[in-house]
Amino acid sequence: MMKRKSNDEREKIGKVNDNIQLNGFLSGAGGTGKSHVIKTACQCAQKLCKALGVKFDKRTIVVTALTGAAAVSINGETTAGAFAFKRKVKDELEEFKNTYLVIVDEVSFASVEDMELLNEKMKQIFDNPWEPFGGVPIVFSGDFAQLSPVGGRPLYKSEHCIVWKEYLNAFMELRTNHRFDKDVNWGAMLGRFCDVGLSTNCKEVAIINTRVVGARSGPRERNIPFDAVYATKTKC
Ligand SMILES: Nc1ncnc2c1ncn2[C@@H]1O[C@H](COP(=O)(O)OP(=O)(O)OP(=O)(O)O)[C@@H](O)[C@H]1O
Repeated sequence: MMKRKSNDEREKIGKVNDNIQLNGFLSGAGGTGKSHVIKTACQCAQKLCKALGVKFDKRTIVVTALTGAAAVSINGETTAGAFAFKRKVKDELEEFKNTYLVIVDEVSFASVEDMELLNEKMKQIFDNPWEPFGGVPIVFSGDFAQLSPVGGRPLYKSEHCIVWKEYLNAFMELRTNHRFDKDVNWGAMLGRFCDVGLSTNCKEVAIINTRVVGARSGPRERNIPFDAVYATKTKC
């Protein structure tokens, strides 16, 4: 059986905590910097490894996301691809023997079934069926106010998903929205949607409607910056 935590490199870095395996959830509304934190944490870890003379590669911290687009934005890979969701675990033991941390971004896309499969696959890959996620620290990131899984039960709707309800032991929430640093009012307005939801007669919807490009009272397409994000009545 492969021994995972006994080599010199692991001793040098140490674990997050000697007794408790981190199973964390990093949350925050869109734009609060979840992806930024993931990328920055990986860069810091890479620098630390370099300073310690420890090898750092894409298996030292396994950076994944539930969707391909989200994975690209954090320089990672899909969770399904990294952890063999669609194939038998075979040669992965060696590949993952120096993994210290797993990151799973856009967790709102995960169904209960995805989460259970991830737990099972990680137990196989890390050769440890006794501990959650094969005994490897894991951080999920995402925002349940964003998109839900396609065709599966969202995690927050399931009372019985032990993997999600009982294994997590750390919660981190980012609260400052950086995406709208240059348009604070717009950012605050989107934040309110999250808190109170949308109704067609609320003043925020009226404000958005004044910005529909091409509508009678809205701005003309030629008058907006070429790289602006805008609402339009029809598909472009
Ligand atoms: N601490 C920070 N200081 C300055 N800018 C930041 C900070 N955190 C994030 N940003 C910037 O804010 C923008 C949004 O960040 P990011 O994409 O990481 O948010 P997110 O929470 O992952 O959003 P989403 O849920 O939509 O994926 C990016 O342009 C990022 O560079």
